[in-house]
Amino acid sequence: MTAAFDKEQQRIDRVAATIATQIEKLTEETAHRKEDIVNIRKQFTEEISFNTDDSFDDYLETVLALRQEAVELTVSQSSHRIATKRLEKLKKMKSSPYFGRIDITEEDFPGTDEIYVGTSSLMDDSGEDFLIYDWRAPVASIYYDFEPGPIRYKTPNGFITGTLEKKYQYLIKDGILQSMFDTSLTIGDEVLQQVLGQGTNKHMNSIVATIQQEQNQVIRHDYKKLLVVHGAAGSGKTSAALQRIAYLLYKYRETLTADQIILFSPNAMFNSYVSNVLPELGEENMHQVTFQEYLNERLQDDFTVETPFEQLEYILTQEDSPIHRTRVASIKFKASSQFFEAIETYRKALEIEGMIFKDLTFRGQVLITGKEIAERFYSDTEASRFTNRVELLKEWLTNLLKETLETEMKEPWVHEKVELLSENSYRKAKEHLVKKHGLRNEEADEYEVTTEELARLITLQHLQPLRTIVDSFSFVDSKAIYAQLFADPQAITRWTSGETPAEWADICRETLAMLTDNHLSYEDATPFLLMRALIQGFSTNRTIKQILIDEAQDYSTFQFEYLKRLFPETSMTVLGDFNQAIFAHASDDIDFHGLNRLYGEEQTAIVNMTRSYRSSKPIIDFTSSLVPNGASIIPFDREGVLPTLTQVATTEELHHSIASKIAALRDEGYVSIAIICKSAEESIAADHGLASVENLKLITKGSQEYEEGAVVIPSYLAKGVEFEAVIIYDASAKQYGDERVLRLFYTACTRAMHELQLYSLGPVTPLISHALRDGLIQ
Ligand SMILES: Nc1ncnc2c1ncn2[C@@H]1O[C@H](COP(=O)(O)OP(=O)(O)OP(=O)(O)O)[C@@H](O)[C@H]1O
Repeated sequence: MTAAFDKEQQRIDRVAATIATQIEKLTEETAHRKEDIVNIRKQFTEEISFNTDDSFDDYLETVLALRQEAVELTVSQSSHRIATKRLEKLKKMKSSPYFGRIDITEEDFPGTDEIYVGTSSLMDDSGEDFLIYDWRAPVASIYYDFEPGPIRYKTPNGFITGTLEKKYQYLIKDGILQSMFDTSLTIGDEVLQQVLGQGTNKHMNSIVATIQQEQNQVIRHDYKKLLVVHGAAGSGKTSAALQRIAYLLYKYRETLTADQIILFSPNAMFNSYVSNVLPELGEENMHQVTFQEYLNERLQDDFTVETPFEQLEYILTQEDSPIHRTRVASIKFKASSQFFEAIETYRKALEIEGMIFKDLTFRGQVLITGKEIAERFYSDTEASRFTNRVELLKEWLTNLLKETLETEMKEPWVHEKVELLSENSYRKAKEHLVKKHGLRNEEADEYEVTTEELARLITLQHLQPLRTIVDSFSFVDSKAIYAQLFADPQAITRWTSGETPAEWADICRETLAMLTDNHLSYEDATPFLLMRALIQGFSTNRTIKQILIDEAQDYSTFQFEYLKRLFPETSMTVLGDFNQAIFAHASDDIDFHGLNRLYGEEQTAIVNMTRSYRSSKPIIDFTSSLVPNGASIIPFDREGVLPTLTQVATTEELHHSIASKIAALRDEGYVSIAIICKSAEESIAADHGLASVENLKLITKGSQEYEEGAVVIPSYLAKGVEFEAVIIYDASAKQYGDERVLRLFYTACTRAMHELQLYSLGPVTPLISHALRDGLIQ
């Protein structure tokens, strides 16, 4: 062992001792805090029950004391929370307190500072010096951004310049220094090699010790409304997104909390896959939702909404036919900016004519017809802006309901109900009125409910459903207004000058049929919502401050536009890879430049991540050969075996070969193995055929947990996740016949970390012909 190594171990021991002391102190402190909280709570309940019958002065005293205690309780609870959080962080740091060190000299300051970088800061016992700097501290950015030489970094007080003299990486386990590298060139390829060469466990890990420069740009970016990250498969987009959340939570710790951040993710299983990263970094998890969940929340009362996976499954499994082609054309057109503009123009046209309203009926009688509402709406088109007019209409209808209340409550049906009122209902009505009038004690006891009051209450109760309809704008017949877009195939020319698909008439017919059955295809869901919001106004969410959209290539223009309007105060981070755009609405674009329009170029930053880390070099060489722009993907130089191709003649042979392969991979020590199929339909067949394989799990669109071990999974559900070994169940020309499924095939192959095995039942897909020619697969 060298002297330097020894010295470092001694420092680790000293740091470990400091951590141990602080843990001891905090454990005591949290126990006291907890005791305080229990005591205050106890006192609270005792005082409430003890003093309420006393004199007014006593009463006032009690109220003041309670208020004081409530404040104390909040303070104690918050200190307890902070102390507990810090304690958890310290416990995590114990085994591996830091991972890096930079020796820097600052301009105009003598001497060199040794800055140790870890997942969280640590002060020495005097509380004056940092033993460890949090990786998110401004000075720690040097560790990720610079090689030895001149440096410049940003602090809240401006830029600091100086020199990075040395940079070290440490691998510390259970308080023992395993290895130490002087990384004068790039950030520790050695450490990264080790990390990437390992297996994967049930969850994604944080990459804090080995963040790469281009990833650091994404993590610390902080000045535009929209950050767009286009990165190759395995370039660390999801990892960077999660580290970014941790960074923002640190930088804005006074004003930003985890529940003000939403991560839009591709599916429920992915949520479970990434759920450990932030807690591992000592932060709470943000909200995680899929776009589908968002749609459902808003549409499920009116429609059954198709999921994106049902849409994809249909596209992937149906034979080529005119209906199939119409559907594809419909999906593409309804996701286009042309259709978006058509809807905006259509909404404008509704200012003059075309609004459809529902009849409002009360007790089987039409109170006002939709036609009459429309007449009212169009009676004064000059009055104000469109959404204000809808708002005014709502007020007008609310007044109409008030008038109805006054007349209806005098009707015989109401009086009949008053007379037949049960004792229980009378008691409830009285309780309600007593509360409403603010009566207490004797006054409350003596209160006599009048017949008129009862009649009013009963009528109000019957009018409640109508009031809900008016309050929620449900008197606007959004479904009929949306259907009107498709009622006459010729009409579209009024709203768009661009060309419509050749299949437009068929698209109109199919859409109307779906709407009549109260079904909403996935491609119609966001256009419908956007149209409805353009009419009724957006119910915006102002509490969310950051949204991050992973797998963003799968979102349409509509969806981005909709999210932007839904979260007007929010900054957006969008991460994606066009080579993995698997949905039928995906455009042929290969970058996100179209997104510049969302907030304007001024407010948009675009970062490209071209280095790929997930797979070994031979796998990346193979997968990059599949896509047109693959040459720009730079593999991390990690050795591995060539992908293999096995061609078989029968299904039995296919299952037999795959079963033996799984056994061999398990023998080699691989735990996470995926048999990736093109569709859910194919996955079911594969699962059936591989029934002899022990502990093989089938993943379906409902799967919530990222499963450990061997799984059979449809390609589109494998999005965003990774496996030590991947078996492509059937890479035949029959399944992956042409370019239309190239992105799906690419997504499936790029899930592999160490081994990629392709099987083909019959002739092999033409998509790998270049790779075969160039010897990138054997
Ligand atoms: N700097 C890094 N240090 C260590 N591991 C890294 C680093 N960057 C990426 N990785 C690893 O590479 C793998 C791929 O990362 P991630 O899933 O974030 O990539 P991605 O760009 O979101 O991939 P995809 O688009 O293919 O789903 C993960 O195992 C991640 O831990």
